[in-house]
Amino acid sequence: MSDASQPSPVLPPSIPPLADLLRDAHVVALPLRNRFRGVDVREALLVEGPNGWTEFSPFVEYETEEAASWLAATIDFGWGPSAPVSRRRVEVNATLPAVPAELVPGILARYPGCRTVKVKVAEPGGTLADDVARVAAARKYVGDDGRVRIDANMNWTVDEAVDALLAFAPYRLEYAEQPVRTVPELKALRELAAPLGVPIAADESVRKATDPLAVARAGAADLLVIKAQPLGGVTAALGIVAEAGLPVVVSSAIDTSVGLSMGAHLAASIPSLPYACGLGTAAMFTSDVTREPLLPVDGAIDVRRVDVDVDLLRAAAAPDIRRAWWFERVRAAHAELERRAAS
Ligand SMILES: O=C(O)CCC(=O)C1=CC=C[C@@H](O)[C@@H]1C(=O)O
Ligand SMILES: [Mg+2]
Repeated sequence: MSDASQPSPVLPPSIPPLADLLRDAHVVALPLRNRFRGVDVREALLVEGPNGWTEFSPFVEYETEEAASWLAATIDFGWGPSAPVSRRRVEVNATLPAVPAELVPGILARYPGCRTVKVKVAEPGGTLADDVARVAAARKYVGDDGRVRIDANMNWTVDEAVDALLAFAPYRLEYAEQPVRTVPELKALRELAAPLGVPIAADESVRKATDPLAVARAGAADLLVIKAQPLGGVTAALGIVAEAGLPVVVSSAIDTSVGLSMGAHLAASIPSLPYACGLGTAAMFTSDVTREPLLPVDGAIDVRRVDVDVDLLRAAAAPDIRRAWWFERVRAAHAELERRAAS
């Protein structure tokens, strides 16, 4: 962990004119097979830059300051320098929404060859008993040699997290992702839960923080979840990985296959990947924007650019009112990037 100075706000090497970002942009709405993080339909703006297709898809509730970092990623992947890749395939985990245990085998069957399952837990309205049943079903599906991790998306207190990790002990968790909300709580839990031997992963404490390295500097996590769009793109994310000095897992932002290609290129540019990556999420959609979606095959996805299909784009097109909303969102995020560049 190097002594990083205060991070500068995310900014791509250069900002193309707004017209280049909007001229041939498409806004799609892809239905999810199962509700995930309160989302049933995932909207995304797709545009082709000189490097190929790229994606802008901050979650709809995110404000302009946060969305601007996602647009920096869009620009970096579509217009910026390409990082050297050291692998052509990336091992991925299956992603299990907060579903009843009886649905687990059917959902995991959509991730052929995946030996790791990430289980969503601590869903508002759910119970720890529901979570234990879901984790048990995942462990049963992957067998003793498989790996099971959980993601609580900050929804426990430290005491609730200790109780939950004790309840999951029979299922031998690979790690627990963002079990609690703040960096001090992560640090407290990491110390309290050390005897349980469950590594603590930071996700929101990285991607939603002013300083994505603060959690590493605080010694509050054993590993970091790294997401391409939220962290400002492949180039910016590689800088965070280089400074963090911790193991990392590259994960998706529930992107279309275009955004997953960005994540795959990020993962392929990181020398060591000790964990399966959360990039199997094309399997969460009922349709995609390419005839060759980055679906998991033999437990991995390809590291390749994705060409969209005009018929699939047309079939997935969002309503005009949503297209206008996304275009305005690009305008606002583009203005924020230009403000950052001028300051
Ligand atoms: O990591 C994975 O298996 C898939 C990606 C994933 O779980 C998430 C993507 C985007 C937002 C969140 O809902 C969730 C996460 O918190 O990691
Ligand atoms: Mg997470």
